[in-house]
Amino acid sequence: MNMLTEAAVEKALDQKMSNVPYKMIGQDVSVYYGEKRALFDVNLNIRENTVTALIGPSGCGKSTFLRSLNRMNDTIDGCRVTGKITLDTDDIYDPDIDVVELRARVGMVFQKPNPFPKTIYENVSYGPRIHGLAKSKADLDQIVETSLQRAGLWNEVKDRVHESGTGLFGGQQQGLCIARAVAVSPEVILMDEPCSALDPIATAKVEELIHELRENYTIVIVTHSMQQAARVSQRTAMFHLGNLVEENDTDKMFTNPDDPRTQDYIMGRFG
Ligand SMILES: Nc1ncnc2c1ncn2[C@@H]1O[C@H](COP(=O)(O)OP(=O)(O)OP(=O)(O)O)[C@@H](O)[C@H]1O
Repeated sequence: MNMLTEAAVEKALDQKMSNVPYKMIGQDVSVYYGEKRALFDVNLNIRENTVTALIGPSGCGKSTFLRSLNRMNDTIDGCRVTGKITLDTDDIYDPDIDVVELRARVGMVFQKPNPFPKTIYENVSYGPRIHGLAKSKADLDQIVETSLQRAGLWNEVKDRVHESGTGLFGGQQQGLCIARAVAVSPEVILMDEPCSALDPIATAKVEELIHELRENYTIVIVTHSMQQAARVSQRTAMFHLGNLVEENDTDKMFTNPDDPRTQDYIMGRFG
């Protein structure tokens, strides 16, 4: 009998990466902060139900690219984006796009856990309420429970959902922020160094969660840690000085990259 081990199945899935459809397409994306140009004609596509890691030395434009995927750069004075980014078939910079709705479809989890100073329940239910996703209190309760389950937090907090979200530990607070992002049924979740404020145990938990979330969501994560990129992602994109250097299967990126700058960065020669 031909028994495939879990590792072999993962490998086979990875080898099929090139067949995975694109959820988002970034074409000639450039970003300027006033006179300063932070990204140079980046062509990077994001594959569906895949974790894509953005790596590269400090200031290379990882967060800038991430923020351009749900127009968070719009909130920065003097910031300008050129090029084209699509989500499925929608041009997200089309003036007719509803940005609030876009940010529900493309949610975001930040570096520092930032729960509202409200209860756990209110943190998770706020988004579904303003987006009209629940018809009744029972619906809302269900969304809160499912979101906390998906964020791996339900068992820990089910008896205290009406207590303050800011009273949770750091790792649990980040779990709450992930539950909050999940609650509005996003298609894509952007994570900007989601573990940098967490201890190693909480980091391991969030990484495990990212692995599970991939089943239902497309994930893009900025990370300073190459080990983390290697652990959680199937695709990796390497930036340097505002340019996309290389995008590849994570396995290949960390063993046999195409660009010498990727090799140098991975070997710790700069950054
Ligand atoms: N709000 C801003 N105003 C002006 N310049 C900015 C702003 N945000 C970023 N930049 C500049 O744009 C460039 C890219 O920054 P960005 O934060 O995207 O890089 P990064 O790779 O995410 O860096 P890090 O790993 O340090 O977070 C840098 O030169 C940075 O100084």
